Amino acid sequence: MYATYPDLDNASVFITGGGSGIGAALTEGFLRQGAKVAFVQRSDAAPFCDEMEQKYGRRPLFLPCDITDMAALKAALDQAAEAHGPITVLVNNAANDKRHKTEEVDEAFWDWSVAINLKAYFFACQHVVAGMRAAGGGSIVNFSSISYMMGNAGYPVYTTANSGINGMTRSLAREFGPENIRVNAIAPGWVLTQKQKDMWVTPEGLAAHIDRQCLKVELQPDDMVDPVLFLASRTSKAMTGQALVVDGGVVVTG
Ligand SMILES: NC(=O)C1=CN([C@@H]2O[C@H](COP(=O)(O)OP(=O)(O)OC[C@H]3O[C@@H](n4cnc5c(N)ncnc54)[C@H](O)[C@@H]3O)[C@@H](O)[C@H]2O)C=CC1
Ligand SMILES: O=C(O)C(=O)C[C@H](O)C(=O)CO
Repeated sequence: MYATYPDLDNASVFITGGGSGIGAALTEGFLRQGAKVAFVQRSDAAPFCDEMEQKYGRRPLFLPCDITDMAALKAALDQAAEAHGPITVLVNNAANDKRHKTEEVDEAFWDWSVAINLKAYFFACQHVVAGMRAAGGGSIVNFSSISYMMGNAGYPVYTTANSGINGMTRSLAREFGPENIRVNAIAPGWVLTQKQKDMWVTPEGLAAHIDRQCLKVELQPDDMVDPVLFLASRTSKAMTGQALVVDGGVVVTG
């Protein structure tokens, strides 16, 4: 059963990384609302778009793009706005949580990780603001993570970026609030995408994590959809500058 957000019908929505993992669930969630969805990712998404078109009679606009290339990202945002009208919902979702140790990080790795996990977020926000202003407002949803709140080791550049996303979200909310442009973050807990299962989940690690959740369930990509739709829609019209934690109630201790 899914909620309906009437103002998302026909909305021009742009999602980074919208063809797999949580992003694919978001693309489907927005299509279900009748939105016009454009998304970027590096890998091919044609089969996913075929499936979405069959299910919803509306094909998402897939724009192949590496978001570490800011010119390409901005060009994709422009192409989406040309096809669907000014982007009024931006979801910065694409990220990479590749594991690493502090002592192994060189400047090239730092630059690559920050480019995906923070820089692309900032410049996507910057680039959509003019269109949102012209449209009378908009909503930006930035994916962060509880990883830094938990003080997780194993991916320090990623956690640094996630913490930065929340700081950036608060500052941009202040800057663009007077123009009715809302900026919120969402901080998921451990969401069992296929990639997480293939790369990082172990039975022991998952059991220990669920032990820390109040809700004893494995979070799925679909669990992120309604919180994002809520932040994107006018349902949350009095909310900005916030980080919505959707993690099954992880008990964060020092
Ligand atoms: N899955 C989880 O447990 C958690 C995820 N998150 C956040 O949720 C968001 C989505 O995560 P997942 O779905 O798990 O990730 P994922 O790795 O399954 O999917 C990420 C998407 O971003 C795209 N992408 C990655 N690098 C790109 C690049 N350079 N250029 C263009 N596209 C690129 C990928 O193609 C993919 O579509 C991320 O922001 C992540 O930090 C936060 C906490 C936990
Ligand atoms: O951002 C992430 O990726 C996560 O936060 C994943 C899980 O929360 C995790 O790594 C749990 O230990």
